[in-house]
Amino acid sequence: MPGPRPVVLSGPSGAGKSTLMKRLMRDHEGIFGFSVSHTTRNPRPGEEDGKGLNKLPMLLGAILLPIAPFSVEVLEKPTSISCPNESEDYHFSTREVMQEGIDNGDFIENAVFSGNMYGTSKAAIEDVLAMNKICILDVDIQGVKRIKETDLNPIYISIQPPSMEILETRLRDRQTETEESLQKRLEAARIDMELSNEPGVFDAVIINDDLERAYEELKDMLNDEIQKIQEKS
Ligand SMILES: Nc1ncnc2c1ncn2[C@@H]1O[C@H](COP(=O)(O)OP(=O)(O)OP(=O)(O)O)[C@@H](O)[C@H]1O
Repeated sequence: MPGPRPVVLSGPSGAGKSTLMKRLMRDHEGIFGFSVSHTTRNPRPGEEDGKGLNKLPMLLGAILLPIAPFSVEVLEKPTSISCPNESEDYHFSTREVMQEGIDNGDFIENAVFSGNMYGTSKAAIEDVLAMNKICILDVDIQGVKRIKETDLNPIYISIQPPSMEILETRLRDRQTETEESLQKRLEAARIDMELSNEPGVFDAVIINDDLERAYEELKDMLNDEIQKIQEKS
């Protein structure tokens, strides 16, 4: 696959993925990109098909469900990869076309949200790589497994909280959750933490205890790819 290797960032909701990604993007302008998601929802006024590359990821966090089988109705859109904010532009598609792509295995993940389908296609990721940018994929553990079936060859990094107690405190302090969604996230986190420790799943498991140290570890993991891009441009 041409272009820089993508980076998979996984880990429980509240582990600090968005915080670390935002810093990475701030410190390395033009190096990282996000793929444009597909959706079957209608474009809003001013939205254009296929735009939205390289925006910051949204803060809402990963999908709640630890397992995201195809066409499951989720409470949030799959943020996985891009979903920068509500004004994000998408690849607008019809149900038929999107379903065909899903059936063909062209999507690394998809979900139904408020009756509309959302998904991330392999092609959208390849578009980012073709621009000589590192595509960041923020996916749950099921997304990791799906990506392993592709030839995307990313660097797999798991961001983990120091403990369940600290995770709960951070999620509460973030003030983005209802009690119900918080409990769902904690339940999903327990499963994620267990699966992430399976040998061979991740190239690195970074414990986000001290933010500075976690950020340095993350940068070290990505240094080679970052340098390759800087040399080319
Ligand atoms: N090392 C850290 N020490 C203390 N607080 C932190 C640390 N890292 C992140 N936080 C805080 O924890 C909260 C959760 O972090 P963040 O939103 O980045 O998690 P996330 O993994 O992106 O979650 P989600 O998957 O739900 O988007 C935020 O309020 C953030 O400011």
